[in-house]
Amino acid sequence: MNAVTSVMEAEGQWVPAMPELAARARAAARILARSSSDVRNAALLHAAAALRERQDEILAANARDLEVSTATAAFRDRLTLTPARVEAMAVGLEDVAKLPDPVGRVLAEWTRPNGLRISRVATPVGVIGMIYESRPNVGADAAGLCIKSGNAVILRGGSESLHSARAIHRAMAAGLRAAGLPEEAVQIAPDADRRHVADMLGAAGLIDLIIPRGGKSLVERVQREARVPVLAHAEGLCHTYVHEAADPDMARGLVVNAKMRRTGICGATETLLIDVAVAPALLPGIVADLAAEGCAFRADARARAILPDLPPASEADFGTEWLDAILSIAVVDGVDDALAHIARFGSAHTEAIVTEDADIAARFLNGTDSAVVMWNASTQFCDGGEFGFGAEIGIATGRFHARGPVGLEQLTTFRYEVVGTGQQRP
Ligand SMILES: NC(=O)C1=CN([C@@H]2O[C@H](COP(=O)(O)OP(=O)(O)OC[C@H]3O[C@@H](n4cnc5c(N)ncnc54)[C@H](OP(=O)(O)O)[C@@H]3O)[C@@H](O)[C@H]2O)C=CC1
Ligand SMILES: N[C@@H](CCC(=O)OP(=O)(O)O)C(=O)O
Repeated sequence: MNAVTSVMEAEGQWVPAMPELAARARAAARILARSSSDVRNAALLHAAAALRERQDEILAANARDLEVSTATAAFRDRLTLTPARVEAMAVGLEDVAKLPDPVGRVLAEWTRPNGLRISRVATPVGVIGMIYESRPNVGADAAGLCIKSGNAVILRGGSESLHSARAIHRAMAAGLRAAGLPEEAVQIAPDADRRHVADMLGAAGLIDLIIPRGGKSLVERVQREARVPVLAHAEGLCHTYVHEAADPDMARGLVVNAKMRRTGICGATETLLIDVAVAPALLPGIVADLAAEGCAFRADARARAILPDLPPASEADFGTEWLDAILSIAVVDGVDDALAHIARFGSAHTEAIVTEDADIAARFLNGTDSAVVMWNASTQFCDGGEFGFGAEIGIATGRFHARGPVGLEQLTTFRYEVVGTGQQRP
């Protein structure tokens, strides 16, 4: 048990075990799945109001987390809540409420020669187990998306955000209650003990889908232990490739934005690939712009031949997700070389090409096996909100059943509805 594990007991609250918690979530999920769109939207609007009403409580809880947090400045930034960030969470819930109901959508329908009418209809997944980092707003976003899509959710945020996560959870539960829905539809792991992660991974039959959102250690454990289907949201080792036919000004602007807009998010570019034909002309300007914003570099030999002051990159650097103001740089021999580098070092998250050549762009888009590929756009656009999803659970980096930003539609599965007129199979 770590220092925060016993907080809930210390606060005099009973700590249910994960199987019991999941069983309650399952019962709540059944009610949620049958509830109307209006009722689920009402829960979101009530939860938004509760977040605003409880702003002081949430900020005080966050201050407790920050008091004991020993993490880096970037980590603390993600952990920190402000009045503006609480307001953004509330607005996020209201935005999700405005979106069309993903449940009950007819995804396809057809009639068989024997007259059977078959339709594929979107349904909630059931109970979702969400393991995420110490970024408290993720709890509100994930809970909001799950409520709207008719799913119950068990939240397990990072240990350093425990108090914040609980305060946000209380607001979400208040929203559900006010709408007449069971508050057990949104649950939170009882404490920060990692045994609850193990319990969630083994909860076959109780939890329908695990969404791990985090780094290598989490993903490795999930891959080892999960007995429940997984929708992995793993690291983002994203690349921006400047092709020889890139517009120079666009390339400069995009690389700086892709690296520096927010260095700590998974959609930030970690490696710049630049064509040998334009590197001597473009690299000095790009590096100067980035350095002016405080970026450091790890460059391969060919980049250092152009800019000898750049620190050398090791092989391991190209496999490192910096999540910081550091950029790896490699000079490449055209699009196929860039694709080979990405295939070797990438994490199947997001890659971008900057070029005015449509054929090369098509070759890059088709040749990259990542969840999101972009042409003349910043990798920082890999985000549910930016995709028009209202909010996001995160960026799915696996192959099934969703890839890229995960919003409402990706939180549904489907069933087939078959309507006959008494047909019997011969
Ligand atoms: N694809 C996406 O949507 C996103 C990906 N990320 C990625 O996440 C990483 C950064 O996040 P970071 O804060 O480091 O997240 P971590 O991976 O350290 O933590 C995320 C969650 O996983 C838990 N966890 C981590 N390791 C284990 C383990 N071995 N067993 C059980 N639980 C574990 C943490 O709990 P505890 O607090 O106990 O450590 C926390 O709840 C980056 O790689 C980033 O790209 C981040 C956001 C979105
Ligand atoms: N997709 C989101 C960020 C996702 C992400 O990486 O989150 P985090 O690592 O918690 O900052 C965005 O673009 O703002």
